[in-house]
Amino acid sequence: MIGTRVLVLNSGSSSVKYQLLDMSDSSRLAQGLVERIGEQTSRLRHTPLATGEPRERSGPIADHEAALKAVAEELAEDGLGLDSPELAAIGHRVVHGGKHFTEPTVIDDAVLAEIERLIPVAPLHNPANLTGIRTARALRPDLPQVAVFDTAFHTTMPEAAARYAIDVKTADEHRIRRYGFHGTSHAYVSRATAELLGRAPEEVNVIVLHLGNGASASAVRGGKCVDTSMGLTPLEGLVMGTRSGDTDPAVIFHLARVGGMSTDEIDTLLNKKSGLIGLCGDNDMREIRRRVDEGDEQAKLAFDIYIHRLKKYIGAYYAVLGRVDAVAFTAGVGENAAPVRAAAVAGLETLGLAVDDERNAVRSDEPRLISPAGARVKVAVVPTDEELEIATQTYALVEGNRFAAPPRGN
Ligand SMILES: Nc1ncnc2c1ncn2[C@@H]1O[C@H](COP(=O)(O)OP(=O)(O)O)[C@@H](O)[C@H]1O
Ligand SMILES: CC(=O)OP(=O)(O)O
Ligand SMILES: [Mg+2]
Repeated sequence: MIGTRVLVLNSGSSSVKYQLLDMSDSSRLAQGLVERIGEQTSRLRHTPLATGEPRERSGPIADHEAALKAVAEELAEDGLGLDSPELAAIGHRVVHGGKHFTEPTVIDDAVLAEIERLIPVAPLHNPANLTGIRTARALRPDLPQVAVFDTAFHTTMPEAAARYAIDVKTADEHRIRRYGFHGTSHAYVSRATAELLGRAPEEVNVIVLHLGNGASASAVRGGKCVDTSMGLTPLEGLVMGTRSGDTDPAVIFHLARVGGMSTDEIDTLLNKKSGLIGLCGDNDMREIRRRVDEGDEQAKLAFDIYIHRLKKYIGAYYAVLGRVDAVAFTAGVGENAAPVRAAAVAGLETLGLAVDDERNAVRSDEPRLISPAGARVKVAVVPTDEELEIATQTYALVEGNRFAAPPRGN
């Protein structure tokens, strides 16, 4: 008998988010987060869903290996240990899969080498993803480990959307093109939006706005991505918590030539010290809204720049799709910040887009419509669930492999 449990790991540079799911009914058994790995003040917060009572550990956790061992101990305490025969696979979020990986993939040494080769185009994300995979493999070498790529959903983008208008030879030599990220979320949310509308994904055109700390928009036609706002790296597109999103690339030459900054300094500036935090000193939308409500001008300007960019992308993807059935807001900001949703579609009534204030004010974890009754284009809040999507794809792959015919020649 093979188990039905899947452990999902989302390994960041200094954190690991995890969930253990039972895929016989897609239920969650446990979830948690290890933060500030490598510091003296690391923290593990673990919640077994049977009790719903979170447990916390604090004190130094040196590296990802120690973090995963601590997670394994917490799970074991709930009778959900990683040595259990119930565990069928471990699913890993991998941010950059390049052009090569269009599907979830069972990890072997060749797959690891390819993820490693992509580090130069995902320096903030892929190294941490790799560490998570290596650690999990060492812990359970017998278990299938599956990589689910942020980029995979976007590989259907037509060349016209995926290519930059730069010299083709140079671009090809350095694999410069638009890959897009948050694909697991865009896939899940576009499907869930079709479901909310009571229609098949193949019939529906959706603009998905994934607004977390990182943020991206996508245009999804009949279930397939045709454009997305992130590019070669997760820096392009919307204004984010700490990333600038779109800028004139000449800003970089200017900072180097006139500002005397190194490329590493500029990288840090645009990825970590820009966006909302660079504009007003806060990257949490709750705090920004609180300041706006108190009349803080700097926070108001940051909010306005954020909304202006978002509105531009809604308009752009409306034009890309031609016909839009729904605009779906998701992730931390999209799911929770009613003022962001209202402001993003304000003034777009001629495009058939509007928000009903009463519906928009409702707080809920369920997918819901916030457009007025009978609206031509539906506006929706659709909570994302990247972990469930990763677990679903991971489990489908290992289940499928189990029943697949042996390779020819055997
Ligand atoms: N109630 C809320 N109101 C406004 N913004 C919120 C609320 N709750 C969370 N957020 C925003 O969501 C962000 C985190 O989103 P999330 O999708 O969890 O991001 P990530 O996965 O990138 O860490 C926070 O930085 C905060 O700005
Ligand atoms: C790709 C990306 O931006 O991911 P995150 O939002 O988790 O930083
Ligand atoms: Mg997220």
